[in-house]
Amino acid sequence: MTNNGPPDGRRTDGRSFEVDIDDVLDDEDEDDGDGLFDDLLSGEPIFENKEVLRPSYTPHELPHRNEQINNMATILVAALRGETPSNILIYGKTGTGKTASAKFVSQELEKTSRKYDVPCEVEYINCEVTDTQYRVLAQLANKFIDQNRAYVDERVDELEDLHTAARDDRAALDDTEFDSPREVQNRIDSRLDDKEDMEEVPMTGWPTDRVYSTFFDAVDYVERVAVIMLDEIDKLVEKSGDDTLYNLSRMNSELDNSRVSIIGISNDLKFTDFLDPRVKSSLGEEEIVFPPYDANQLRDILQHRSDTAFKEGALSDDVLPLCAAFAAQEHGDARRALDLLRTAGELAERDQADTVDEEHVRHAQDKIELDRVVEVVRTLPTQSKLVLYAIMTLEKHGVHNINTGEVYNIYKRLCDEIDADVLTQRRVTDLISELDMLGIVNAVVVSKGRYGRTKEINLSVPIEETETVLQADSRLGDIENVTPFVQARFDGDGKD
Ligand SMILES: Nc1ncnc2c1ncn2[C@@H]1O[C@H](COP(=O)(O)OP(=O)(O)OP(=O)(O)O)[C@@H](O)[C@H]1O
Repeated sequence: MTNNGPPDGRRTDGRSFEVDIDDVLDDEDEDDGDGLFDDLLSGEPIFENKEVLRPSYTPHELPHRNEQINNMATILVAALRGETPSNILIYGKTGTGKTASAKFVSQELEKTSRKYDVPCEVEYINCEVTDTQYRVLAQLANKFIDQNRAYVDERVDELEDLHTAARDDRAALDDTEFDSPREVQNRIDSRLDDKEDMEEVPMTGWPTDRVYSTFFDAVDYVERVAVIMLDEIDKLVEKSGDDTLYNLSRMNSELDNSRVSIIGISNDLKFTDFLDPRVKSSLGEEEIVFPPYDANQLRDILQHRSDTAFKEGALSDDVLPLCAAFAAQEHGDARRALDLLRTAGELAERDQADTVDEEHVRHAQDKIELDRVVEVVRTLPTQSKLVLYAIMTLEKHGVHNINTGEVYNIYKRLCDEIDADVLTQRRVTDLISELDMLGIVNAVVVSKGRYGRTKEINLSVPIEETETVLQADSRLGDIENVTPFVQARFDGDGKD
């Protein structure tokens, strides 16, 4: 249709993209094909539409989640009948499709509510980002205030039409609640006054009571069922207790026009142990569990997505089964499986290969694992970083099967170097166990016969990357050369 139009930049059609760029280069009289990007553009593209593999993409189909989706729909259909749906708690490990399924059901719910003109809205909040009572209530209040303003505008438009019609002919008011154009005008004025009073909640500064009452009034301004979806609800409880949930769950007894129902999503099965029993029973009226996917299910999910994500014939036969098998080994995480497939495709593209094959998947698995480690190490607290620095330094000097005393000695020297507090050896032992749990070191207890038992510690991640990440920390970057004191302890043992 738009042959002459500018390239839209989307990679849904690699060919037309390529042609457009060539045109541009020709126009500018460039050399034939040895610019920086020419090589990269010349290969057959692997991807048809890579966006489909990104976490932000919402799939239209969610294989192997029919049961959970139907359960949710059966509970939420009450909203379309004008009743209050039960609150729902959704549990399951990360990447099991909880958010994707809940969002899919909400979209369908809103779509149907528009079709039958039943007022029902779903508000989504990610509690990892919005993690205090103030922020949750403020965000909700402002969303409802926006909707109320739009509602007032629509009503005022309708009333103004009626007002004009009634001034020409009184009969226009026959089937309405108004007896005169004056009454219509009064109603218009009162709606506009309401709109004037709808003050948005600032992101800080108000007393919580005021935020709550503003939210309450905003929800109750029109008749509707409001479904509030709190994703990562455990983070909210962890950070700021259960007050928000307590307030939300008892609202219905006080609301006049509207009804509120809550969907909580969590990957921590135990978080309800910390809730007030009243909140716990109200929130958990219905519980839906999302089990991990097995390798076959992951393969189906990948198959669905890869059909639109990749060019035909770009995947060799063993790619999908291998991605599925790797992700199933983790804990049946679809996000991990999709990441793996996307990264494998990107690596193939970088190699300018015609197809993605097994080797790219294995490479991608290593790369993702390394990225994870780098991220975990980067976000460790300083004391853990110092302990890890000590272990890494010893390994770097050829010391393996390190014991806690050795780590502690180097750790103390490092603390001196950067003026950090020195923790007790017992605390350092705990930090080593935490590093072990994170998979960064491997610490095994070995028996030394009559000398008792000791821990043997080894680094389980590559030294070079670990060192780079640790040194990128501004405090640890100050550590000068630690070789002399390592060598003093292990004389002759640790020459590089
Ligand atoms: N059955 C499925 N079919 C297609 N894609 C899926 C399916 N299940 C999960 N996904 C995809 O996997 C990724 C992770 O899913 P989602 O965010 O829903 O997981 P989650 O259970 O909410 O995880 P978390 O607890 O970490 O938030 C998303 O990109 C989602 O689209």
